[in-house]
Amino acid sequence: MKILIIGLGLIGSSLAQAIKKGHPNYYLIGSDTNQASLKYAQSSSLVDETTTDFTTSAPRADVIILATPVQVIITDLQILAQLPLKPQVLITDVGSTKQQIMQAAQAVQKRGFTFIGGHPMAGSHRSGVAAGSVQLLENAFYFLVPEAASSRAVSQLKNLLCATHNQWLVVDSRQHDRIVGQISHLPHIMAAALVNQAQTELQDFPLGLKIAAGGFKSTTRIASSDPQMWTDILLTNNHLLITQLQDYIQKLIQIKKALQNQEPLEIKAFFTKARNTRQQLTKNPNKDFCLTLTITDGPEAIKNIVDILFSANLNLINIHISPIKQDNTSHLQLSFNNQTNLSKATNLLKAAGYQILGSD
Ligand SMILES: NC(=O)C1=CN([C@@H]2O[C@H](COP(=O)(O)OP(=O)(O)OC[C@H]3O[C@@H](n4cnc5c(N)ncnc54)[C@H](O)[C@@H]3O)[C@@H](O)[C@H]2O)C=CC1
Ligand SMILES: O=C(O)C(=O)Cc1ccc(O)cc1
Repeated sequence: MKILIIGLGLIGSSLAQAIKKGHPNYYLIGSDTNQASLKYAQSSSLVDETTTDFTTSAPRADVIILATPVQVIITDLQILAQLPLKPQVLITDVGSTKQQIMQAAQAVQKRGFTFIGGHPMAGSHRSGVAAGSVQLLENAFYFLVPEAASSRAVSQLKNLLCATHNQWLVVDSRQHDRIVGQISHLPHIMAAALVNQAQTELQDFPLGLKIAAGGFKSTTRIASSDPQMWTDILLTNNHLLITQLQDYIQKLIQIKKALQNQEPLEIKAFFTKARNTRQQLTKNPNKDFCLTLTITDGPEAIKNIVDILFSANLNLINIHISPIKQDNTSHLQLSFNNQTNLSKATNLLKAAGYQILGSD
């Protein structure tokens, strides 16, 4: 089986690793315009072959995965529609918006080729081939927009990515764009707006944003995302986003009025409603189960913890280290896939003398 991945960045290289893990014998071809990324992919054995021109490799592929920025995916679908592809080829993508991509996919569908829209709800603010990992996509929700594709083709795609243990969500393209507009695209706009506004507001103060505590940093982490990628995403989901942005602005106006009128009940209700909703999010059985502990920086800080978990056969599904503080300590967040593993890990780490700050 030959798999062509166009775009070997964060998501493309993560998919390459997941496919290799689930199907070590599949032959992977990586296509990218960035020579350095191709060199990295080949030397790290992420793929078996690289090319800067996918048009020569696409006719040999059984599966084609489009993992470039959204506008490039749209253009490449037009190009693929002109190529002599295998009749049974399965084409899919990972773009963050789906309506315009499904529209562009009609060109390949008209030629009789199968296209399934895809979107892993996992990733990060980082970009590029070196940032990818198989863990990035593990246990994530993964949208599928099959439209005209057969259930056999859908099963083929799920099997291809079996090593990710994704939770598949089949939706139509409008549903998809409305959901991710609200929970992914709007937050990226808000994070960038907050950073820009804070930077202007505090520009007369030398330390400025550097003083910010965890709240500002975690709220704005995604403001470090790639600007070109997010320009493509916003422009291909503009209609739904404008409505969601207007609703959000209304919420801001509401809290501004409550401040102007000095209405403590209104302000408290605003925060209480949000807290209740936010707390439900971590109680979701599909979410990971996290604990946070304090570590003291040192070459063995992480290794000691991983050794404890390894000896109890406890599988970590995510790990996050906060920046090291002046006292040489930092917070480490560990995620597990169920409550039992979380409880076992909490007890083991407590017994080993670690200070557990919280677990949920
Ligand atoms: N970053 C994230 O967390 C997520 C991103 N996505 C979507 O996945 C897609 C890829 O995003 P990332 O991997 O994060 O971006 P990335 O910037 O890490 O990778 C994109 C890759 O595409 C290559 N590329 C750009 N133009 C090209 C062209 N014309 N031909 C061939 N290669 C080209 C770049 O050199 C780069 O290697 C985007 O459509 C994005 O919306 C989906 C889920 C999560
Ligand atoms: O870094 C994060 O938290 C993200 O939100 C990553 C992300 C970026 C784009 C997507 O389409 C899906 C997920």
